[in-house]
Amino acid sequence: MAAIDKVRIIVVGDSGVGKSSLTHLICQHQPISNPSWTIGCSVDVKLHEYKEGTPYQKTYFIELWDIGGSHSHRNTRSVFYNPTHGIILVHDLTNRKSQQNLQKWLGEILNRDSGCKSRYSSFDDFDPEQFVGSTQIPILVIGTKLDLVEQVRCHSQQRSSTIAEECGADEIFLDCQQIRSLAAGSSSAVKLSRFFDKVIERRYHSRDRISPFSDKRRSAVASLSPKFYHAD
Ligand SMILES: Nc1nc2c(ncn2[C@@H]2O[C@H](COP(=O)(O)OP(=O)(O)OP(=O)(O)O)[C@@H](O)[C@H]2O)c(=O)[nH]1
Ligand SMILES: [Mg+2]
Repeated sequence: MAAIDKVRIIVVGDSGVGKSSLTHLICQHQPISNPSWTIGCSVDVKLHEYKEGTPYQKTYFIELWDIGGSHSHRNTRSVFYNPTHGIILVHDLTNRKSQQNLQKWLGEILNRDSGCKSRYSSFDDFDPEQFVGSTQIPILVIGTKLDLVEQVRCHSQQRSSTIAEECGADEIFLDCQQIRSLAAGSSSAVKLSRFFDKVIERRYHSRDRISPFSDKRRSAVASLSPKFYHAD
């Protein structure tokens, strides 16, 4: 049997926003009751049917790399960012700061191969459009804890600019504790599936396929941390 190709998607956002809950819901199709803090990174896998229902349909592995959001790990977690074929940015709808911080997360990923010595001393003036333009990595934004927020839709429509708009990314709002949040055929499930298709498309089918590194960067990182470097 032919080996199944895979893509690696990193799931990032502040500690406590619900990344592990979301990852579990996506991969295990059920809520997790008492997630513990993620130390380092946890990897979950799901099978995805690329372009399902078309002649191009093909099965791929989606690896979701759920990165612990604790501030104290910010200098070491860049080892998990290579390679990155897609990014899920997660924020908590009850915590506006967690949405603002997504900009810092993108900045951290962009600087993934410069380790703790960031090119930017602050990511406050970091431009998400610049990130998308320079990396071409597909992004999905997910707002969690919808069950705890009233009138979130009205609220979000009032915002003139969200990180999703700046990145040209789709956005999903959901309750990670409900299976029905990602029920087959729901708009959230369709957006998620479309995002996975886009990541696979960029990685395997596009003429300007994502090269997560230039060759120079690739060898630099490999020599820095061979233990953590995953070539694929
Ligand atoms: N009510 C509600 N609670 C949620 C939701 N998503 C996550 N939670 C809760 O939020 C808390 C933190 O969730 P986690 O999934 O552990 O958060 P995390 O982003 O993985 O946190 P770190 O591993 O520390 O980075 C847990 O108590 C979850 O049960 C949601 O959609 N609604
Ligand atoms: Mg976690």
